[in-house]
Amino acid sequence: MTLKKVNPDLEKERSTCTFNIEELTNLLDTGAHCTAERRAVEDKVFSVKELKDEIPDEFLSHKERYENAIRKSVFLHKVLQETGVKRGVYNRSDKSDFRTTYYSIFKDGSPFMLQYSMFVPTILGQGDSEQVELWYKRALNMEIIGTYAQTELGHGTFIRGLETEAVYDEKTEEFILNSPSLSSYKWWPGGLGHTTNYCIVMAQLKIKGKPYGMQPFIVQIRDEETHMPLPGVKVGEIGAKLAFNTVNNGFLGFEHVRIPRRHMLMRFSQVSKDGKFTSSANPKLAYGTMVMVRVTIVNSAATYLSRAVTIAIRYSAVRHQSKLKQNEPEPQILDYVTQQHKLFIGIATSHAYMFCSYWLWDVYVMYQKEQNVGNFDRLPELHALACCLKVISSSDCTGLVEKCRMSCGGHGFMMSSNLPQLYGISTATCTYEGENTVMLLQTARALVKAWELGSRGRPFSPTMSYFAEKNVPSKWDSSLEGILNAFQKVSIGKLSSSVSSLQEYTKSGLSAEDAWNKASVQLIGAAEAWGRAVVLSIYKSEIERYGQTVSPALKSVLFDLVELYYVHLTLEKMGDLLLYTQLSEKDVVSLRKKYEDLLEKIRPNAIGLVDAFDYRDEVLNSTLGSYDGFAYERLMTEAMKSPLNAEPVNQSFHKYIKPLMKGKL
Ligand SMILES: CCCCCCCCCCCCCCCCCC(=O)SCCNC(=O)CCNC(=O)[C@H](O)C(C)(C)COP(=O)(O)OP(=O)(O)OC[C@H]1O[C@@H](n2cnc3c(N)ncnc32)[C@H](O)[C@@H]1OP(=O)(O)O
Ligand SMILES: Cc1cc2nc3c(=O)[nH]c(=O)nc-3n(C[C@H](O)[C@H](O)[C@H](O)COP(=O)(O)OP(=O)(O)OC[C@H]3O[C@@H](n4cnc5c(N)ncnc54)[C@H](O)[C@@H]3O)c2cc1C
Repeated sequence: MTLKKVNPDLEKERSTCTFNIEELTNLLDTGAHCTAERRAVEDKVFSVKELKDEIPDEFLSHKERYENAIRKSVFLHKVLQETGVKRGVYNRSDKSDFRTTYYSIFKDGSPFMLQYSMFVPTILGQGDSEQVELWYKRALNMEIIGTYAQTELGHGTFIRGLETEAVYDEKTEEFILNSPSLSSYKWWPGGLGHTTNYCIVMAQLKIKGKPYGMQPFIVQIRDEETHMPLPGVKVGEIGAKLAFNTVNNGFLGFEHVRIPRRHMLMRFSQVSKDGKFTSSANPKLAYGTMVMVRVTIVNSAATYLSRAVTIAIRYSAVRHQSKLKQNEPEPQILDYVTQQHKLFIGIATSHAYMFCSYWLWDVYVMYQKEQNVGNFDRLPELHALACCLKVISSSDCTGLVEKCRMSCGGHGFMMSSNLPQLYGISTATCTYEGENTVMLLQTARALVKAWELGSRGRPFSPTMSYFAEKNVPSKWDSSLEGILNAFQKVSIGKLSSSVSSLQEYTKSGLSAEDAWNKASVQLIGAAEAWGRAVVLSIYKSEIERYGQTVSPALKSVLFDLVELYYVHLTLEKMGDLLLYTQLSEKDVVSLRKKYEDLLEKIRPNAIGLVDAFDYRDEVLNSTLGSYDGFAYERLMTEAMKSPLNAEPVNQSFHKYIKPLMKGKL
C-alpha cells in the first residue's frame, strides 16, 4: 500500500496553527543546532536496514524478541559510534543529550540499556582516576558489557538490608563475594540474564568481621571468550514482565567468588592492602548513581507522555464518531470538549516536566561541582528534589499515558498503536530507581528536617524558601502568581499539619518511628504538595525566561499551556485549596469557565503542538499516530502481519473445532 498524501483532516488542522512549529521544536530540543544534530542521527539510524523489524515484535516468541533486540542493539551501537554520537550513550554531559529519540527502535527496551544508563555512569562517578581509565575505556569499546546489580529478591527499597557480602581477605588481597541466602540473590538488573559479562555489584563490605556498609564492586560474571558463567556465578533471566521484555532483566548469585582488591570502586571509600577502611566524606555518596538516574527519569516520563499524546491527538483529529449536531456530519472526536479535557493537559504536562527536567539537570550539575570540592551542603535539597520530581513526573505522566490510550477507544488497546507498550515502560518508572511512596517519604524526611531547623532560625534552601513566609490568609487571586502562591500555602499547610501530628503522637507516648509511621499518609501528602509547588514555579519561570527570546506567537501559545496547567491543577486539587486558601465557590465557577475557554483557545493549535515534538513515524511506531493520519489503512496493514493471517484455515480447526462440531471429541 502506498500512501502519498496526508489525511485531509490533518491538513486542515495544520493550516490553523498560529505559531511556527519549527521554533517550538528547537526550544524543546534546547537549540536549533540540537534539532539539526538529532535529525541527522535519526536519518542515519533509521536508514540502517538491520535496524528494521521484519515481523512486529509482538508476534515473536520471548526468545526471538531477545535475540532481535540484541541484533538491533549491536547495530545501533555501531551506527552511533560511526556517527560520532555521544548523545545518551554512556554518559549525559548536557541537557541536549536527553532527546535520544532513535532509541525508540526498541519498543520494549534494549538489553544494553543498563550499560549506558548505570554501569558506565557508576564507573565514572564512583571509580578513582586509575579505575576510570581502565574500565571506562573497556566499556566504551564494548569489550565489557555491564549492568548495575543492587536489588535482591529480598530487598530493593531498603538497601541497608542487602545481604550480598564482600568479605576482604588481606592474605590474598581479594574480596570474596557471597550470596548467603536465596533472598540475597540479585534480582532485576537489566541485561544481567544473558547479555552482560561484568556488573557493578552493590554489596555489604566486611573486613575482619566488621561491617562497613554498602559499597560498589566491579565483578566479572562471564568468560569474555565463551560467555559461559564463571565458576561460582549463578546467573539467568527473571522471566516475562508487564514491559521491558527485551531488556533481559536477570538474577545473580555468588558462591565465594574472589575478585582483586582494586575491583572495589574507590573514589569515595577505600580499602588498603592491609585491610584498613577509609570512609568517604559523606556515606551517601555511594548512592550517587541513583540520584543521577532519578534526575533523568523526569525527562523520560515527559518523553513517554509526549509520544502518547502525539498519537492520541493525531488519531482524535482523524477519527469521526457520533453526532454533535443532528444535521451535520460526524465530527472529529477532538471536537468533543471532554476529549480535549483528556488530552490537552497531556501536552501541557509534558512541557512542564520537560522544562523542569532541563532545570533539574542544571541544578544537578551545579551541585555536583560543589560536591567535587567537598561541599555537601546542598545534597539534602538535591536528594529531595530528585526523589520528589521523579515521583510526581512518573505518576502524572503514567496516568496521562493511560488516559491517552483510553481516549483512543478500542484501537488504543491494539499493540500496533504502541500505546500499551508506552504505558508499560512508563509505569515501570513509578517503581524502579526508588519506589514512589518510599521516595515521597524520603522527601518528607528532608522537608520535616528543614522545617524544624527553620523554626530554630536556620535559613531554608532555595526551593523551600517560601516556608519562611507568614501563612496569613489573603484574598484568592487567579493569576499565575496568585495560583502559585496558593499552592505554596497548601504545601506549608500540609507540612505544618504533618509536623504537628508528629509532635502530638510523640507527646502521647509513641516512639519517633511509630509517630512517623502513623503520620506517613499526611507526610507523603506534604511531600507531593512541595513537589507541585516546585513544578508550578519552575515551569512558569522557565517559560517566562524563554518567552523573552521566542516570537510573540509562540510565547502566546506557551503561556496558554502554562495557564491550562495551572487552572487544571487548581480544579484537580480544589479540596486542598479550599482547606488552606481563600478559594471560594465563585472563584471555582470562574476558573471552570477559564478552563473551558483555554481548551477552546488551544484547539486550533493542538496538531501543531504535537507536531512540534517532532517524532517521526519510526519513533512513534504507531498505527494511530502517523504524520499522514491514515490510521485505518495502517491498522489493516499491521493486522495482515499476524502469523494467523498467513493461512485461511488454522490447523486447530481440523484437530479440535471440527471434532467438536461433529460430536467426535
Ligand atoms: C523503549 C525503551 C525506552 C528506553 C529509554 C531510554 C532512556 C532511559 C534512561 C533511563 C534508564 C534507567 C533504567 C534504570 C532501571 C532501574 C534501575 C534501578 O532500579 S537500580 C536500583 C534502584 N534502587 C533504589 O532506588 C533503592 C531505593 N532505596 C534507597 O535509595 C534507600 O534505601 C533509601 C533512600 C530509601 C533509604 O536509605 P538509607 O540508607 O536507609 O537512608 P535513611 O532513610 O536512613 O536516611 C539517612 C540519611 O541519608 C539521606 N539520604 C538517603 N539517600 C540519599 C541520597 N541518595 N543522597 C543523599 N542523601 C540521601 C537521607 O535524606 C537521610 O538524611 P538525614 O535525614 O539523616 O539528614
Ligand atoms: C522494570 C524494572 C527494572 C529494574 N531494573 C533494576 C536494575 O537494573 N538494577 C537494580 O538493582 N534494580 C532494578 N530494579 C529494581 C527496583 O529498583 C526495585 O524494584 C525498586 O527499588 C522497588 O523496590 P522493591 O521491589 O523492593 O519494592 P518494595 O520495597 O518491596 O515495595 C513493595 C511495597 O512496599 C512499600 N514499602 C516498602 N518500604 C516501605 C517503607 N519504608 N515505607 C512505606 N512503604 C514501604 C512500597 O511503597 C510498596 O508499596 C528494577 C525494577 C523494575 C520494575
